[in-house]
Order: sequence, then C-alpha cells, then structure tokens
Amino acid sequence: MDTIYALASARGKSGVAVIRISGPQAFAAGRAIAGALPAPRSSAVRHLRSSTGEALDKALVLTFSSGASFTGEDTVEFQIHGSPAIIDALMRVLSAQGGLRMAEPGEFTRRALENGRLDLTQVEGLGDLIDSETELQRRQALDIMSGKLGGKVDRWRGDLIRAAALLEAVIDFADEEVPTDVLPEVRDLLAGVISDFKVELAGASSAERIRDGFEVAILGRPNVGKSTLLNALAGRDAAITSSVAGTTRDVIEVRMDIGGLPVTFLDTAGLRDTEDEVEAIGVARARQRGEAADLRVFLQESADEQPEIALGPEDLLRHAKSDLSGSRNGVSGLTGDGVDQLVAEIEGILSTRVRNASSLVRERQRIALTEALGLLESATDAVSTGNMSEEVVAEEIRRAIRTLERLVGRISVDDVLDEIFASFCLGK
Ligand SMILES: Nc1nc2c(c(=O)[nH]1)N(C=O)[C@@H](CNc1ccc(C(=O)N[C@@H](CCC(=O)O)C(=O)O)cc1)CN2
Ligand SMILES: Nc1nc2c(ncn2[C@@H]2O[C@H](COP(=O)(O)OP(=O)(O)OP(=O)(O)O)[C@@H](O)[C@H]2O)c(=O)[nH]1
Ligand SMILES: [Mg+2]
Repeated sequence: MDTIYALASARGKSGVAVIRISGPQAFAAGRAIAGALPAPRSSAVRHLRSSTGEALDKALVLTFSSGASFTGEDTVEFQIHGSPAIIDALMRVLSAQGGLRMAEPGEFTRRALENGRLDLTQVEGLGDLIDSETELQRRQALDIMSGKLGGKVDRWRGDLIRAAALLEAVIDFADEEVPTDVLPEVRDLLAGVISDFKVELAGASSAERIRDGFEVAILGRPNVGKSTLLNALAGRDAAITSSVAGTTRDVIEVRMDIGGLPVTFLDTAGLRDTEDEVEAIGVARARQRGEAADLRVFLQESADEQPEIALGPEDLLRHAKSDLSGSRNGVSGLTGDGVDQLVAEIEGILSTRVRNASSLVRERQRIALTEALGLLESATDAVSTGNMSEEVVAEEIRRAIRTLERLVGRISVDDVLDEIFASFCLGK
C-alpha cells in the first residue's frame, strides 16, 4: 500500500495550512521531517526540516495510529503556517521521500471506505458536507455522513436476511415436518421493510432538492423590471438593466441562500414576439428555463395582463414597479418595496416542499430502493397467494438484499466509486 500525502486545506495564503500523510510509511516520513513524533492523538510543536537540515517552519505535528484515524491507516499531520512558500517547500521535501506519493482527489476518503471506517453512503455524505453551502444542506449531509442512511440500510438488511433464512429453513426441511408456519413472520418482516421504503421514497425528491437546490425564474414582458428585481435580490449588479426593452438576452443566474435552502434565481429575457434574431433566441430560452424552473415569479405590467407563460398554482404574480403604481400586490426592484415579502413567500413555498425530506439524497440511492421495493412487493404477492415456491421467493429477497448491499458499498461497486470520487477535492 502506497503512503500518500496532500494539502488538506485550501490553496493560497491562510493562517494555518494542514498537510496530511497516510499509509504504512507515514510515521517514518514524519520522523524524517519533524524528529520525534508525539504519541498518537496528541500534538507537539516541532521544527520541520529538509533532508539537509534546513528549517522549513515551526509547526504543530499530530499523529494517529491505524486503529484510530480517519483513513484507518497511520497518519501524520503537519499544521503549518499557511504560506504558499512553506506549503511548496514541505510538499517538495515529501515528494523526495522514498515510498511517498501525492494523493489523488478523494483518496484519503477512499481508504477510509476500503478500511471499513465509512460506508458508501457516508462517503457520499462527506462529499456533500464539503460541498454544502446552506444550513439545510449542511444538516442533511452531516446526518448522512454520520450514518443515518447506512444505519437504516443495515436494519432493513437484517430483517430481510431473517425473512430469507426462514424461507430457506422450510426448503431445507422440506421432507420433514416443519412444525411452525414461518409465513406470517416472513410477511410481517417484508411489510415492515416495504412500509419504510415507501416513506423513504416519498421523501426522496425533497431530499434531492435540498442537495441540488431550487430554481426560481423571474419572467415578464420586456422592461417590467426583472433584472432590477434580480439585482435587488442579489444585493449587487448581477444583470444589466436599462430603459431599452429587450436588454436581457442570456439567462442570468444568481445563487442565494433562502432560509437555509439553496435557490438559484434566473433573470430572463422579456417575453414578446420579436424580429430581432438574437432577442428571439433569448425569449425562447426564457420560456424553456421558465417552464423547467421549480417556481416562477411573473412581473405584470398591469393588473389585467394575461401572463404569456403557463403559471402553476403556487407561482407568484406581482405588479411591477409598485413605486409608480402604488399597487399593494406589487414589487419594486428600484425602491426595494415588496422585495422582503416576496422572499418570505418564496421561502414559505419552498420550505413546505422539503418538509418530508428523507435520507435518500441522491438519484443512485433512490433507484436502488425503488428496485429493492419492486422485488419485495413481488415476494410479498407470492407469499400471500402461495403461487410461487419458497425457493423463488427467497431468491427475490436475496436480490433485494444485494441491492441494499450495493447501496452501502458492502459488495463491489467499482462503477459507482469512480463517479463518486470524481467530484472530491484533492486532500480529502
Ligand atoms: N486536523 C484534522 N481535523 C479534521 C480531520 C482530520 O483528518 N484532521 N477530519 C478528517 O476528515 C475531520 C474529522 N474526522 C475524523 C474522523 C474519524 C477519525 C478517527 O480517528 N476515527 C477512528 C476513531 C474514532 C474514535 O476515536 O471515536 C475510527 O473511525 O476508527 C478522526 C477524524 C474533520 N477535522
Ligand atoms: N420606477 C421603477 N422603475 C423601474 C423598476 N424596475 C425597473 N425599473 C426601470 O425600468 C427599466 C427596465 O428595467 P429592467 O430591470 O432592465 O427591466 P427588464 O424587465 O429586465 O427588461 P428586459 O431585460 O428588457 O426584459 C429601467 O430603466 C429600470 O430602471 C421599478 O421597480 N420602479
Ligand atoms: Mg432584463
């Protein structure tokens, strides 16, 4: 097993930077640079030196032994002054050490997975935790990283293993008298797991929305003040505004945190028929992105205007430029009138949509549970109608168990690993 190292903190200047070394040679490499190492899980101040004895930095050194470390391997950390020059110098010294190489993105976490420290869902949770930008994303990712989904999967797996074993006992003792009827217990076990799966699946799209965020499109005729409203929401000049109708062409995206939810606002081209070729492309994009968005805010020029895009029941209609019209159901990006109420209403609508969020935060997880549910429903049918042999039913349950094992990475999942680790940072 190679010993790997990487900068674990962000590149650039910082108060303190962390360089981690993990693997069988970690302690030897640490000693070569820092001298005597502190006991595992304690720290010591040391002068770090190159092989020629030149001082690199005065740093904090930490060690973890393989029994109790993040990766499950011997680990040494240097917490150094966060200067790019020190980082470069230390990385050079490490690369010159025999048997060490730079880690690939996500490789520390991959080792934690291989050493059974984390299951696959926890790895996904950790990736999401590092990517989290809002409070709800942080909480959701921390739950998953702490084993919320993995723990449930283990319990379901246990119940299904028992159900399959009960059926297999019937098969094995087919020519003897099997005194008790196992079918009621099998049915109960399946029903319990099926009902849990349904709750999880019902809350999957909400959980996925917390992870991926919502899109809210601002739509309306040209010149009604869409871009001005976007800028008011963003608190900066994200989009060009002007008194010329047809100013915005491309969709302008601004990412925001609304009550802990990640929301991307879309400013769009004003909707109208136009001879201008470029503007027409913009209008087509506005319609397409507007229809695909999770929620639409339609700015009306006048109260009797019919929106030229289909609005859903929760979509928001607002009179534009309320500072001029004095409308009560209005908004003004220019004066800020009605903007806070609009944001509050959007927050209310979107937070109801995530209220039933479950632990299935990724499509991969939802697909696995859907597949397992199908198998268990067909097994339940067979048990109830009795028109299938115990062997076949047990095999269906075993297939559902294997699907759960893929979900947590208990059986080989090389195909999903590359995809999951592709989005990890270097040093994680
Ligand atoms: N300096 C530093 N801070 C850090 C990390 C790190 O690697 N270094 N982490 C890295 O991501 C996170 C902490 N994660 C960790 C996760 C598990 C173990 C660990 O030693 N686990 C053992 C023992 C558990 C125990 O003692 O309770 C294990 O799982 O067997 C350590 C750190 C965040 N902060
Ligand atoms: N009085 C007033 N003027 C506004 C308001 N919002 C925008 N305007 C003005 O109206 C003009 C058009 O504003 P924009 O925000 O560019 O309008 P738009 O809807 O993005 O226009 P297009 O991109 O062309 O579709 C600019 O001169 C703005 O200063 C408002 O709430 N009140
Ligand atoms: Mg505009």
